[in-house]
Amino acid sequence: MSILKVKNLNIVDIKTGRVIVKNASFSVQEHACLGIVGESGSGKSITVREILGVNPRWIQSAGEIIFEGRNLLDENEKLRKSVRGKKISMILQDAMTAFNPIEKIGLQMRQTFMQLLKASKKEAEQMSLAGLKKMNFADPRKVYKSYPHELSGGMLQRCMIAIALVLQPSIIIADEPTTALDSINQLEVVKQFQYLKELSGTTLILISHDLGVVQRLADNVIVMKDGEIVEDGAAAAVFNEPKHPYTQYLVETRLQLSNSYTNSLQNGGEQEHDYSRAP
Ligand SMILES: Nc1ncnc2c1ncn2[C@@H]1O[C@H](COP(=O)(O)OP(=O)(O)OP(=O)(O)O)[C@@H](O)[C@H]1O
Repeated sequence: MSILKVKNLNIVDIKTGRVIVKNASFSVQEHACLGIVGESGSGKSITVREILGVNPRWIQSAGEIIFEGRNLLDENEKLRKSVRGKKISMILQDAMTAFNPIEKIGLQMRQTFMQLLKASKKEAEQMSLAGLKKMNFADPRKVYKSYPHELSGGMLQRCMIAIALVLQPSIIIADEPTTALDSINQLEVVKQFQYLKELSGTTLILISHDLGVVQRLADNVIVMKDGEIVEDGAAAAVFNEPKHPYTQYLVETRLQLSNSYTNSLQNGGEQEHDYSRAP
């Protein structure tokens, strides 16, 4: 069953008149992961930002984004704000900028749960610690009491996934969640996403230039090029029998590269990962 439907979405920069996304249509299946791949600048991020309603004012769109029976594009900011975070959450590429550098992680997690879930301070603390524990931190309380700069990029990314795990939104959008990480942390974050999918049956929209990551997580895939969806289908079909020449090119060049790299890491590097690095 589809949980979100995008129909004939056109996104225009009204300052320049440029059409950035052209007639994009796709649907997101409940409890599944939709991977969005494509070259840089093809319109992946701007599309998911339009779903959340966080593009700047000069970015205008036409078409439909149907969620819970409503076309979000017709709704006012109040309604869209009530969807953001609680029903559709976004995990960003750079976890460091997502957290306030001068506040401890625990305080920021707590505030999120107090605001979005109307939890008490005590409840919010328990939720935070439970979320961190599920993200495989050796010492969740120590992470809770840390400032962002005291944690690695991978750990911060796992804190963001922990927040999503607690909020249990209907959809989590992850925009290049592994790009800023080193390879060991990338593998760890992918594993946490797998866990999130299996544990809570979350619906995931995953943007990644790393086809290996998409292959591991996605059930369905759309391929974007120059603002258009050039291919759309089950992940196995898209990766094994790519139809569009651009997808064939992506699979030939990027997937093999990504997989041989990941395999070499899994065979050699994974045991080097030391959880005692958790503060
Ligand atoms: N706020 C904005 N104002 C004007 N143009 C924008 C804005 N954000 C993105 N664009 C333009 O829209 C196009 C698509 O950008 P988008 O960020 O969606 O690409 P992408 O496919 O996510 O690429 P990447 O993999 O590099 O993140 C680009 O040409 C970009 O310059």
